[in-house]
Amino acid sequence: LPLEQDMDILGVELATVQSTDSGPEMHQALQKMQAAAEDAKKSAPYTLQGQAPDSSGMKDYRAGLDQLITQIVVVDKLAVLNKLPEARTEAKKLAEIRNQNHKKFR
Ligand code: HEM
Repeated sequence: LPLEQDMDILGVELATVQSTDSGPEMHQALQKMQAAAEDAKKSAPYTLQGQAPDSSGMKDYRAGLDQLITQIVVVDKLAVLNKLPEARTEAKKLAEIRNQNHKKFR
């Protein structure tokens, strides 16, 4: 998918993760987030257009998405255990990772 569509999915599903009272629903939203973040690694942001795929900028961009995926897995482990308060606390870091990377690449 185009990067904007992957980002839109991340936004919609993060809203579900933050608001749901259902462990299975949170898990499903996190799975969609993980797939969108993986797919986003195939794209290049406009701010890095023209840079080679192995440039330091592109490596940093993919590292940001890998950091997001690592945290998605952390939250998901709590969601499948139905530990929703703990999952919500860890989910705050997803928004922090978003903000840090938007400053760099958006
Ligand atoms: C939960 C995490 C994130 C959410 C909810 C999120 C959400 C969004 C949204 C809603 C947009 C606007 C899309 C549009 O124009 O329709 C956007 C744009 C963008 N995001 Fe994210 N984002 C997240 C994480 C990240 C990460 C980790 C990176 C980079 C490592 C990133 C890089 C970008 C870039 C580069 C754009 C501009 C689109 C472009 O250049 O083509 N985002 N994001």
